[in-house]
Amino acid sequence: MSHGSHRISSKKHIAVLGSGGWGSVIARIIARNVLHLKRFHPIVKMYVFEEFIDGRKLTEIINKEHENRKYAPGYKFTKNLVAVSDALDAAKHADIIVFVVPHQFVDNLCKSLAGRIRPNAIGISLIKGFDIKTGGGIELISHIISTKLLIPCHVLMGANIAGEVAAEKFVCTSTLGCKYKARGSFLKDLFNTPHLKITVVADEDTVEVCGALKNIVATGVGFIDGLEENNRYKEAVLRLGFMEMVQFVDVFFPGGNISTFFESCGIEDLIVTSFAGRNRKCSAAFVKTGKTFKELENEMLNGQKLQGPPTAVEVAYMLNSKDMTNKFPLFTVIHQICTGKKPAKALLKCVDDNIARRVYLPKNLIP
Ligand SMILES: NC(=O)C1=CN([C@@H]2O[C@H](COP(=O)(O)OP(=O)(O)OC[C@H]3O[C@@H](n4cnc5c(N)ncnc54)[C@H](O)[C@@H]3O)[C@@H](O)[C@H]2O)C=CC1
Ligand SMILES: O=C(CO)COP(=O)(O)O
Repeated sequence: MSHGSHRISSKKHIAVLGSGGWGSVIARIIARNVLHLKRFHPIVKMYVFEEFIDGRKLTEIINKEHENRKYAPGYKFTKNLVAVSDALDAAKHADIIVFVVPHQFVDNLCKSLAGRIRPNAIGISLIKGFDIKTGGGIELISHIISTKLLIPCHVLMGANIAGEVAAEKFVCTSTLGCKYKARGSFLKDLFNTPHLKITVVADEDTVEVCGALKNIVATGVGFIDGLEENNRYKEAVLRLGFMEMVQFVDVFFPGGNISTFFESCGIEDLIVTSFAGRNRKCSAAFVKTGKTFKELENEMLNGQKLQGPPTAVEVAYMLNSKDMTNKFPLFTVIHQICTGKKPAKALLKCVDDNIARRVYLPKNLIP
């Protein structure tokens, strides 16, 4: 099998940009799938942010031992997965580019690719978070990718904890947001396995916004855990948080479907992240130890990155600039706690003040 850049007929070349916990697990799935899907090229290139592990390059370890010993230990890749330390090397000949770096690195990644990838490539983003726009707004990561690289970019978000998906002890689902039906079912095959069932919806923006916002709510659930408070508070944070997610999409990303919130990317991802995610774990420790999120990320996550606290900053930036913080009290107080402006107990008061809030009825979402 050649690892070179020459093309085999019209088989689609795949690149996965990112090799953290989720990046490695999803690249492993794709590399396995393309071996039996004839329309895809059998070599999958994965961009690895280069690091040294015991004096050896991570790319070298992955290519020799077929395992990402740092971010997905114990899970072997098939030999058709090739790790490269240069994102452009991975992406320049790709027809389908899977973006799966932590959202804080998207801008730099796009800079390294702009104008140098195939003009008819298709992107698919698994990245949860937003980008801050000058002038008070926020932008979806898939839109940033689309705008900077001049390619369409669809999304895949769902209730997927990387280690659980890799272990294949039970069946998980994930939601592919793709507004083109035929393309959606084409892309679905890359990710679908007997243990990861992909459903496709056309409502791309709602899928992506759900994926980003649930990390803020999960951060709030972690604060309740850290405070060792009654489960009643946790349930209320989940309910109020879910309502703010619906309201946020209704106000800022109108035109989506209310049903999308009941897909894997919505309520299910919110629940799984709030129970089993890194955001929850680190925000509980934030309350218990008094350390900063940066310190906790370094101490607890072995190179993995938190998405909830920076997403809270991005959302607060927009709510502040639009003078709408009072309409999103939960997102607002979680941001204030993350940034040290308020103590964690302020979340309890926020819940008490809003517990009787009536159901938010969307005005701009359709069934
Ligand atoms: N881990 C999970 O269970 C899931 C994660 N996601 C999302 O996937 C995206 C990627 O997350 P993970 O794969 O979990 O990553 P991760 O948080 O496990 O790992 C961090 C990654 O960032 C890389 N990195 C560090 N500094 C960098 C830099 N300056 N430039 C580029 N890369 C750098 C590290 O080498 C590593 O590959 C995130 O948006 C996350 O929310 C989505 C679903 C599940
Ligand atoms: O996005 C995730 C689950 O779908 C992962 O959540 P954490 O980043 O909190 O681990």
